[in-house]
Amino acid sequence: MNAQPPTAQADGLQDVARALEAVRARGPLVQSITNYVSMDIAANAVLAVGASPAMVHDPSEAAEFAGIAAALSVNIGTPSPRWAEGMAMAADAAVAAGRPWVLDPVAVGATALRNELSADLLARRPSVIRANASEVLALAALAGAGARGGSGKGVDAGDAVEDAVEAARALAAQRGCVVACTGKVDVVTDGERMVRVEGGSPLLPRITAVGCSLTAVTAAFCAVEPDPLAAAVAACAVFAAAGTRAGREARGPGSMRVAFLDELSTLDAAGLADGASVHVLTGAAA
Ligand SMILES: Nc1ncnc2c1ncn2[C@@H]1O[C@H](COP(=O)(O)OP(=O)(O)O)[C@@H](O)[C@H]1O
Ligand SMILES: Cc1ncsc1CCOP(=O)(O)O
Ligand SMILES: [Mg+2]
Repeated sequence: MNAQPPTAQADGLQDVARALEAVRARGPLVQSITNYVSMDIAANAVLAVGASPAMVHDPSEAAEFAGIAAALSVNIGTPSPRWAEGMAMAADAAVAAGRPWVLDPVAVGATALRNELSADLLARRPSVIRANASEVLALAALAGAGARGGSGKGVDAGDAVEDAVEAARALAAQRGCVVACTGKVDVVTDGERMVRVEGGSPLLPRITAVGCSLTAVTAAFCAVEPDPLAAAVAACAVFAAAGTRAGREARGPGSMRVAFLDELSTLDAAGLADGASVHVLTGAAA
C-alpha cells in the first residue's frame, strides 16, 4: 500500500461540494428499505440534500421499483422474513439494472436473524457498506475477514472507529466494495484507498437513526458519483459539516435534529470548509 502521513486534502472538499451540487441538480430517485424508526428522518435527510426519497420495501413491488430508482439503500434495522425477501429482491434488481446499492447492517452480531440476513445481503454485492464500528467488526468476522467481532450495544456502537479500521479495510478488499465506518471520526476505504472524514457533533449519536439517514444519503451520492469511495466520502463529509454547524446552536437532541436538517439543506462550499475536513490516509481520494 502507498502509505502516507495523514494530510488535509486540498481539493477533497471541492470534490464533495461538486458531488453535492450534482445531487441537487439531478435530484436522483433513491429507494430506501429501512427500519420503522428511521423512515421519517432518513426521508427528510435525503430530501434535504436535494434527492427524492421513496420508502418501498414489500416483495410485491421492491424489485420493480429498484428498476426505476437511481440508487437503493437497504437497512436491516427492524427485520422480518418478509422484509428480508423484499431486500434481497431489490438488491438483485438494482445490480441487474447496473445501479448502486448501499447496505446498513444494523446491529449485526446481535441475533441469528441479523447475521443470516447480513451474510445473505453481503453476497448480493453492495457498492457501499455504511456501518458503525461495532457493526463493521461483526460483519467482517461473519465474512471471515479476520476480525474479532464487535461489542455493540444493540444498534449503538461499543467500539471505536480506530479499532475497526483494519476490519473495514479487509472486508472491503475481500468483497470488492467500499466500507464507510462511522463514529466520532469516519473512515472510508475500498481496501486500497483510505480516507478519514472529521467533523460532526457528540449530539449526533444522541438522535436516533442519524446513521440510517447517512446510509440513505450515501445512496443519493452513489446515484450521481460513479466512484463509490468518493460518493461515501461526500456523504460523510456533508453529515460532518452539517453536524458541526448544527451542534453549535442546538440545546439538545430535539433542537439538534431540526438544526441538522436545516444545515443539510443549506450547506454550500463555505459551510463544508467550516464544518468538515477530509484527509487521505492511503492512496488517492478519487
Ligand atoms: N461522537 C461523535 N462526534 C461527531 N460525530 C459523530 C459522533 N458519533 C457519531 N457521529 C456521526 O453520526 C453519524 C452516524 O454515525 P454512527 O453514530 O456511527 O452511526 P449509527 O447511528 O449507525 O451507529 C455519522 O455522520 C458520524 O460521523
Ligand atoms: C433504535 C433502533 N432500533 C431498531 S433500528 C433503530 C434505529 C437505529 O438507527 P441508527 O443505527 O442510525 O442509530
Ligand atoms: Mg446504525
